[in-house]
Amino acid sequence: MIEAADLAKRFGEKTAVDGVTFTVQPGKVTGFLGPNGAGKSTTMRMIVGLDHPTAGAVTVNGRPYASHKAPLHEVGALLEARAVHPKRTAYNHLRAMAATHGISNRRINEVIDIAGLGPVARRRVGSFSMGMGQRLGIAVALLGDPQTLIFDEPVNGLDPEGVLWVRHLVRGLAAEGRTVFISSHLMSEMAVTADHLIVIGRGRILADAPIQEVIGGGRIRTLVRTDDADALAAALGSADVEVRRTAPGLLDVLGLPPRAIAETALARRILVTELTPQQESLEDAYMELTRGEVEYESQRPGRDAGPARSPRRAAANAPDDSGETPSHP
Ligand SMILES: Nc1ncnc2c1ncn2[C@@H]1O[C@H](COP(=O)(O)OP(=O)(O)OP(=O)(O)O)[C@@H](O)[C@H]1O
Repeated sequence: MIEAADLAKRFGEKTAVDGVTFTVQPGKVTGFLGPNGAGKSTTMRMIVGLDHPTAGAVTVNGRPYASHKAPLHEVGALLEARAVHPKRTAYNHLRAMAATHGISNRRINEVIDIAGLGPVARRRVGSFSMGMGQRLGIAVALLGDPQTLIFDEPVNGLDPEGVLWVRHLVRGLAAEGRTVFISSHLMSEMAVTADHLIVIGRGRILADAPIQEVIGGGRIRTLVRTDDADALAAALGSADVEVRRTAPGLLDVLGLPPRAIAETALARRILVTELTPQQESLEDAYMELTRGEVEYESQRPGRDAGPARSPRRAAANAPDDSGETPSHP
């Protein structure tokens, strides 16, 4: 289990992580999402003691990383910047890591097999492709058979077979009761890998919820095409129902099933020409959650520019970014 309490990190003027509190539970894959520069890597680095918090604290399996006597047996981490001697072979790199914890050659060979590194284990790491480097990083993380695993962008550079392998691997580790904390920018992959999501923007938590809650917000969504959008929007809108005008004659209704919308329209003799239940994707939900939280923003085609506040946003943690201008270091 990973527990962060008011965890913060500043680099000079820059606040990378702004007092986050969260728990990563065992037996689940917890996805860690957020735009570039949101603070994911810094948070993960603090968990394994590579960065020191400016304030707050974080523990792994009940203790700060540094106070574990045999950290490789407690937490395995794949982080973006790996220090691997390029002239070492993959096998020797693993052996050097294993030696610090008295880990057997048998275990080294096991993780080489798990990571699919058999054919290249005697090659120098300097000649590795990015994907092979990722596989080696994952092998290192698994070496001590730890209870907690942290993977920062593990599918970066992996081919489709490798992406699938990571998916099955992390699902398997969680099924064994381990704590798995994994960051990725690949929403489609996260959607099929994670059970729970923590979304971070500008160093603050935007959502911390089961993935189905983040995607669906527990609310049904229906697309409605009608000849009288104004009248229907007025009739449908309430405290529990959100109605958005997405285009002329088109309504996006959150919180009502198609039948209830049809009944309301019928009662008011409003012609409805289309009623389509919508399946929101993780990408849609993520874009909505992080709108306004993106530090390095490109134009988003087909999306209206107005500020949005998602009902799923973790209200207590939601930043008040009004008047805040994006900073570019
Ligand atoms: N060593 C450092 N010195 C100064 N600023 C830093 C340092 N490390 C990170 N930052 C800044 O802190 C912020 C958070 O960075 P971090 O790498 O944690 O984000 P991230 O969510 O992992 O981003 P990405 O998705 O691009 O990897 C960024 O603005 C980054 O420029």
